[in-house]
Amino acid sequence: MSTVGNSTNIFWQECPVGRAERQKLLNQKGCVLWITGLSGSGKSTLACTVGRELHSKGKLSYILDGDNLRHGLNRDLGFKAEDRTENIRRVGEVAKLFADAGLICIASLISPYRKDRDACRAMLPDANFIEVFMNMPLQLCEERDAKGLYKLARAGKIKGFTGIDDPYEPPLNCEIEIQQKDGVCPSPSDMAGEVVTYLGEKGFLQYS
Ligand SMILES: Nc1ncnc2c1ncn2[C@@H]1O[C@H](COP(=O)(O)OS(=O)(=O)O)[C@@H](OP(=O)(O)O)[C@H]1O
Ligand SMILES: Nc1ncnc2c1ncn2[C@@H]1O[C@H](COP(=O)(O)OP(=O)(O)O)[C@@H](O)[C@H]1O
Repeated sequence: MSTVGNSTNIFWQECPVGRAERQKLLNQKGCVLWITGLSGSGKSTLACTVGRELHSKGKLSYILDGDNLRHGLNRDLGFKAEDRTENIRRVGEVAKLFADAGLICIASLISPYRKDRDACRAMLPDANFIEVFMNMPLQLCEERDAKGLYKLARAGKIKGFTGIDDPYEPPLNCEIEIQQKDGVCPSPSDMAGEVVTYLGEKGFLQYS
């Protein structure tokens, strides 16, 4: 049973070095890039390509990948609705810490429910939460089936698989939408370029 919000007699401890000083040190601004989309839509590919490009520009980022976090922090959670909600809540809280540390935190999770993503957005000052929607057709994701999970889901061997027998709620107001052009998916480098350009234009890649 959840004990979230049950602590009493707790106080906020101020720390001597603040967010602004960390950001100045890093010459960047902390934020959360939240990449959402179906399994196989390219979330991890985009996260890794953006991470590499930022690194080559001397900018510090860190990837929170849903699959990876389920090996540790979220190993007690499955895929029923309340588990997914708790998964997203925890990752939102961790992402907020990374942003406060001054990093560009790249969270890559299916995060299928709009209210859960919006709850993460509400944890951060609005402009510091950048929602990136991998708007790829289910058919493409299923054709890719990099992990063979769609095949298992279609065969009824995985129950509650997003897009097959579990819902995905697309964002209504995301900052960036990646989609096919003339039926062709942009290359990883083009997708990442769009995201990094956005970060640059919004001033996240410098401090002042
Ligand atoms: N039932 C079901 N539905 C969706 N996905 C499933 C499921 N079971 C296992 N997987 C694998 O788990 C990865 C998604 O984990 P997430 O933490 O991103 O999911 S969620 O945000 O809590 O919905 C997802 O990874 P990606 O393919 O990278 O999206 C799958 O590999
Ligand atoms: N822009 C792209 N162009 C071509 N193939 C891609 C692209 N993005 C991802 N892929 C391929 O699609 C598959 C699924 O990508 P992945 O990043 O693992 O998706 P997700 O993290 O959303 O499950 C992988 O085999 C990957 O190489």
